[in-house]
Parts: sequence; structure tokens; C-alpha cells
Amino acid sequence: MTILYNLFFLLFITFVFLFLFRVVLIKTGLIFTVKKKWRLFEDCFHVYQLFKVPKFNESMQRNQLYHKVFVYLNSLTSVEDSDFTNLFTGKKPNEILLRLDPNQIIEDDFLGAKILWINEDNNLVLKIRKADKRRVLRPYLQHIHTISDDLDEKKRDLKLYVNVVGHGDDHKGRWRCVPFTHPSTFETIAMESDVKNKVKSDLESFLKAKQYYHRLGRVWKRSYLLYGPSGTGKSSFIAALANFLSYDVYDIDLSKVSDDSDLKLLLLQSTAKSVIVIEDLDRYLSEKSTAVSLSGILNFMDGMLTSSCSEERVMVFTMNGKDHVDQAVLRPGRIDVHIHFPLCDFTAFKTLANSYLGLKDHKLFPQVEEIFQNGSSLSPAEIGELMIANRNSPSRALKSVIHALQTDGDGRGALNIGRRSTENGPRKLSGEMGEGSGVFGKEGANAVKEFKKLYGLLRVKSSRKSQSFDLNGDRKEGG
Ligand SMILES: Nc1ncnc2c1ncn2[C@@H]1O[C@H](COP(=O)(O)OP(=O)(O)OP(=O)(O)O)[C@@H](O)[C@H]1O
Ligand SMILES: [Mg+2]
Repeated sequence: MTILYNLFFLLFITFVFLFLFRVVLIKTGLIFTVKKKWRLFEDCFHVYQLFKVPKFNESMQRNQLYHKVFVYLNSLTSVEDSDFTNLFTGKKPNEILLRLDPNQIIEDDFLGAKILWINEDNNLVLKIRKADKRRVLRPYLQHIHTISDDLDEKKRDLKLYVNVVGHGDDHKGRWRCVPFTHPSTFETIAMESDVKNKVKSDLESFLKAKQYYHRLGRVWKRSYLLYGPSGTGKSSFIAALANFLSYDVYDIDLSKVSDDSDLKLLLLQSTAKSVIVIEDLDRYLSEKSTAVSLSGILNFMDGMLTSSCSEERVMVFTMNGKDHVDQAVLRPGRIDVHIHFPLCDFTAFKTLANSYLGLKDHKLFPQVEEIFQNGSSLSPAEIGELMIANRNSPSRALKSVIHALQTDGDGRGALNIGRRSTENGPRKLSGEMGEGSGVFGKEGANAVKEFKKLYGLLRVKSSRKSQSFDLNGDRKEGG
């Protein structure tokens, strides 16, 4: 019995000791020293090979590989975790950049191999185990190329192109370009986070699907329809989308397009990695005589032009409502994703109150919620404007929102943010989801469900007419 007792006591003491030892190791940072010593010990059993990437070549020209490796290394989390590194301000406000320090050593992992980089004067030196070199070096350098190209792409300044009226046969230079600096991001837009996440992952899977689209012989493009009343964030969403993708924006004003072939030329003159936008398409299509025909627009939406369209493009069309739009315009393939932009509801209101007034909660919120439950006919733009005008007094801002909601916006006085009542028709609280259409948005939780249900049917009877496309399905195939 005594032996058993002693054994148990010994086990307990060992456990306590190990626990305390672990705490001391972690809390004091001793663990890093132990790891370092262990690595040095381990290194004694390995042969390393060094590769130097000089900043300049023999003719003192810049070595592009040096730039790429530098960009890549500065993006690694190990820079952040290293013992020391440099901090600089970036181009954007509040941006802080991490930069390698001379003689800093950075560790990276690739395909299970440990790789070290040493930042010497005007050289970056790669240190790799000889045993790993043959297997890892080439794909690793390829990986650096790809990542640094992506990072460079993300850093460049975006441009907004607008089309101007052409003169005679001179179609050259029809696009006019200005810097695109719209600050909108998916985070600043008040809409269901589920919808935002779906759009983001849809875009990401689209970007990865180049080979897939090519194999199918399809133009590598993705088309979005944003529809909903005025002031619900459609244009802001386009800006957010362009910022998310770091793509230039080509905003096509159809009233400045002379005919179908002119429209084709505009598309041909756009560059890859761009968002092509046509706003208020429903209004244009409903006009009696237009310079561009319906078939011209359909061909444009198909992007069936030349090989120059084989590079990725995202097309975005906006409409106030799609009820009266020709079904051919909305069919899958022409429009891949339908996103509904509803009038403001309580969830959107809370997002706006948080971003415009810094309010997470307020004693007037329950009252606002109650009014929203009875319905509302104000857009996020209208509510946002009321908040901006009263931003110094959150209570006053909320009271004015309540008043505007109760009076259906009529009491907004000087702050009458023109509703395009003639364009939108009478405002509807429930959206205008067409029959059987697949929609992302707040048109009731049913919208997404319906969308999935519909695609369920679509997968079975893939040949039948329908108006939507399922992101999940595409992701599986494309990824
Ligand atoms: N959902 C939203 N979240 C945050 N801000 C919004 C939202 N909707 C509108 N706004 C704000 O309202 C203003 C107008 O929005 P926007 O131009 O994007 O609306 P729209 O749907 O394009 O309207 P229209 O159909 O009249 O062109 C913008 O300043 C934007 O910041
Ligand atoms: Mg707009």
C-alpha cells in the first residue's frame, strides 16, 4: 500500500514539475531559446546549400528576381514573428508596412522543407538543405513568382474608365481614365454578411477557375446583376467589388454608344482583370428607340468577341427592378449571380448606426426595431444621410430616423434625398424577385433557399429554362 502511495505521489510531483516547467518555458520566452539551440544542434547533421539572389546583375541593372523575393519575404508572417524588423508607413492612410532589416534571417516552409533567407547587403541568400533542394527549389521559386505577382497586382493604383462619344470612324481612345479611389469595401456596405461572404467566395473561386473555363471553351467571365431601389448600395457594391479584386472599372454609358459594333469595340478596348459596368440597364432596355439593340446587348453580355476576352473579366449590371426585363437578358450564363438590394431593415440600420454614429446599441433601438417590424420604405442612403447630418448627436440622429420612418420619409424637410419615385414605381417592401430566380439578398430568407432549391432542380434537369446559377456548384467544378 505504501509503495502504491509513493508511486502515486511521485507521479503527482512529476506532473506538477512538468506543468510548472512548461509554464516557465512559455511565459519567460525561454522556449524560443530552447528551440533555437535545438535547431543549431539539428543543423549539425544536415548539409546546406546557399543560393544568392543579387539586387543587380553584371551590367548593374535591377534583378527582377530580387524584387520578387523581397516582396514575397515581406509578406510572410515570419517577418512579423521574427526577433526584430522595420516598420514603415505605407501609401494608404494608417497603413503600416513591415520591412526586412539588413542581416535579418527569415524562415519559410515549403512542401515540408525548411528554407532560410538571409537579407545581406544587396543580396538575398537562400539556404536550403541539400536533401530538399532537388524536390523543392524549382516549385518554390515558381511559388515566389506567383505570390509576388499577385501582391504587386494588388498594390497598383486602380483606374476608372468612362466612355466618351466617338467622332466619325475614330474609335480609338474612346475610354477616358481617372484614378479610381472609391473607398467602399464589403465591410462598409450594410448587407447580410452571408451574402457578402457568398459573393467573396464566388469571386475567389472564379479567379481560380481559369483552366476550367478554358477547358470548357467558355469565356472567362462572371456576370452579376445588382437590382433594387435607388440608394440601396448597388454602385457602392460595384466599387467594393473592384477594390476587393483590385480590378480597374470600365463604366459604360450606353447613351454615348453609337451602335452595336461600337459597343463591341468598347469591350475590345478594355483590358483584362477589369470590372465592366452597365448601370440602369432596365431603364435603357425600356426606352423605345435606342442606338444599341437588344441583340447587341446580349452579344456584349456573352462576351463572344475575340481572344482578348479570354482574360478574366467581371461584368456587373444594375437595375431598379427586373420584372419587365426580357428573360433572355437574365438567363444563366448571361447573368451568373443575382443580388437583391432591399430597402433598409433593422439589421442594415444597426450596421449603418455603427459605422455612421459609432453606436453599437442605444436605448432608442427597440423603438426603431418595432417600426421596422411594421415595414419601412427608406433606403440605406436616406437613413445614412440623416445620420451624417446629425452625427454630432446620436440621439437626435436616431430620433430623426424614427420620425422619417414613421412619416415614410416625408418629414425629412431639407434633407429630402430625392427618391426616384418615377423610376422605381411605388416602393415595395418585399422585393421584386422574379419567379424562380436565384437571388442573393435580403428578399427574405427564402431567397437563398429558393435559389438552392432551384439549382437542385437545375442539376437534375440541366437543360430547362431558369434564371439562376448556384455558386456552390460552380465552385466544386471550377476549383
Ligand atoms: N447598403 C448600404 N450600406 C452602406 N451605405 C449605403 C448602402 N446603400 C446606400 N448607401 C450609401 O448611400 C449612398 C448611395 O448609394 P449607392 O449610390 O450605392 O446606391 P445605388 O443603389 O447605386 O442607387 P441608384 O440606384 O440611385 O444608383 C452612398 O453614399 C452609400 O454610401
Ligand atoms: Mg447607383
